[in-house]
Amino acid sequence: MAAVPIWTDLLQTRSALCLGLAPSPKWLEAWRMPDDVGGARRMCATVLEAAGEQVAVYRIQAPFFTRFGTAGTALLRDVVDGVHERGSLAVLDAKVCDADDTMDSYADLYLGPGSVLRGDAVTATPFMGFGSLGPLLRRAWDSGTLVMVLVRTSNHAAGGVQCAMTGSRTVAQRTADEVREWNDEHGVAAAAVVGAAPGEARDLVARMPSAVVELPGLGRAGRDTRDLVAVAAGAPGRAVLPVTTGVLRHGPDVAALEASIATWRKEIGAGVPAC
Ligand SMILES: O=c1ccn([C@@H]2O[C@H](COP(=O)(O)O)[C@@H](O)[C@H]2O)c(=O)[nH]1
Repeated sequence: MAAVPIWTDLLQTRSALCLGLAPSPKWLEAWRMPDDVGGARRMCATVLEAAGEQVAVYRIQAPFFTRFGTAGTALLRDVVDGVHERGSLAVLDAKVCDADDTMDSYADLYLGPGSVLRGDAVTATPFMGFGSLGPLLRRAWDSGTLVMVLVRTSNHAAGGVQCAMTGSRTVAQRTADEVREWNDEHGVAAAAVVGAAPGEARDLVARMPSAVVELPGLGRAGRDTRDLVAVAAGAPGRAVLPVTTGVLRHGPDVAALEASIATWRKEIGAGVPAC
């Protein structure tokens, strides 16, 4: 079973770089823009202008938009449209978690051309059990979109849960195996977030041979770009490398942002070739 072609095509032609759109209070203040919908709109327009058609995927931090209520939700939809106008894909980072028909409602909001926000992927946490993701995964399959399952996350508190043993596997390994099983049995709709040290990340990525894998950490203190690129090389044509801080700190100057995006693309190697 191969990774989803539209993702592979874009990741190969534009590079694995995934740009974070995060109009948080912190970033709006740093950019000297008001912490309101107008400021968030200007910040996103500036990033999209700088990126042009260089970027394959955007990771859009949904809560930084929805915190503004209905106007923020409308802005989020406009930003997804702007991403699509540049031929790019939009991951809505909302980290949803629930079961049964509540998951269908998340799909109505986030996933695919018929949804409110028209995302190409949504992040989801499997904490209610992998099976609880079933309705969302089925809707992703039906709409040609992806559910990015949090297999392993990079935040400090994560290890206590995700590295706990369940039989002979860690919870993260078991979740990775469940991602593979779902894709093998139903078709590729499960993707994964893998925020781990290189050795663990390599193992988890290898357990999910058909999944698009988001590998966070680029541009963070203490993370070596070469390590991330090496892990991405184990997932040719399906690795996504998000960067937020590493680009936004150059804003709001468009030329500086553009230069930063170009530098990151060069550093990660423009596109990891598929088999
Ligand atoms: O394992 C994960 C998964 C997602 N995140 C998110 O990333 C941003 C920070 O992005 P940078 O590119 O590192 O600046 C953070 O707000 C999370 O929402 C993560 O940190 N770890």
